[in-house]
Amino acid sequence: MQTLTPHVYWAQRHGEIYLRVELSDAQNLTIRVEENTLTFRGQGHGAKGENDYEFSLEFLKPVKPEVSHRSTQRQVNITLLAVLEVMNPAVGLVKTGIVPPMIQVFGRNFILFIILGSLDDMQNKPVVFFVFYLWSSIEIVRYPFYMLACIDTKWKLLTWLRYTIWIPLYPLGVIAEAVAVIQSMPIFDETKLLSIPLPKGLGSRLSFSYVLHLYLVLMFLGLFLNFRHLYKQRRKQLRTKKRKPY
Ligand SMILES: CCCCCCCCCCCCC/C=C/C(=O)SCCNC(=O)CCNC(=O)[C@H](O)C(C)(C)COP(=O)(O)OP(=O)(O)OC[C@H]1O[C@@H](n2cnc3c(N)ncnc32)[C@H](O)[C@@H]1OP(=O)(O)O
Repeated sequence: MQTLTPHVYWAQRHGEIYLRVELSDAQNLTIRVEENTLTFRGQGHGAKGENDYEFSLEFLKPVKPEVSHRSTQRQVNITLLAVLEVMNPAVGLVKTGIVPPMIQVFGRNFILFIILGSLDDMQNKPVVFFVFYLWSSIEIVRYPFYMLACIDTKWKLLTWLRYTIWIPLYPLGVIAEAVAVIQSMPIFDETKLLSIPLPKGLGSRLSFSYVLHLYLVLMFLGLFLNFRHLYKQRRKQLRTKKRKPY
């Protein structure tokens, strides 16, 4: 196994230094502090997948070598909570359809858990950055818009942005997701991960990449349905009221 450096986050209080080492399922940890140097060694899942990771840090002055460390479990991504976006219209909490949020939540979780979550080799591909960047960009506008809606307030610029920036972002998001799906196909073929057992006479297993071909078609159908929905919402929300003629 290669030895790599993990991402390390620093925080400091009057008498303590906190380091967060981004390594999940960490094992065989060795953490030493000698004079003004801290060394860390361990195995786990970091930015470059499952590997040995190590680093050393030199402090400006000697520190008291009282190390306490805590390992936390792998974080369940907050994206799962977006299921609430389907529940809200289902129980009548918000006035909108169930299908558009369902398409969005299903689409994002499919990419997150099936394509990126199950294939370590996908996680350091540049396309992952674009997928997350595009998903997050719209939410920077959407959630403040909803928060204001909860207190019956509308800011013109925010409303305009909420109902306009999806026009470039949504197709770009779906293209980025499609690239991720296409890039994952040879990996699924090679690893046979999630392959489907076939009845005797039809071969042994069907590669999951065939499911992904079908998913690509569904993605563009999903894009069309949500694009149409957002277009209608845009017309409704940005409609300028015509003045009555005298
Ligand atoms: C047959 C199809 C099979 C499909 C198979 C799956 C394939 C999947 C493919 C799809 C892949 C897409 C994956 C996603 C990609 C991306 O996200 S790319 C990045 C860019 N994305 C976007 O721009 C889209 C962002 N998302 C949305 O806009 C929504 O999620 C939406 C569901 C598409 C539309 O939202 P909706 O709620 O229906 O409309 P709004 O106009 O926003 O809201 C309506 C009213 O409801 C109020 N409201 C909604 N939510 C809340 C809330 N949480 N809190 C308070 N209020 C809320 C909102 O204020 C509106 O109220 P009114 O103003 O009174 O009308």
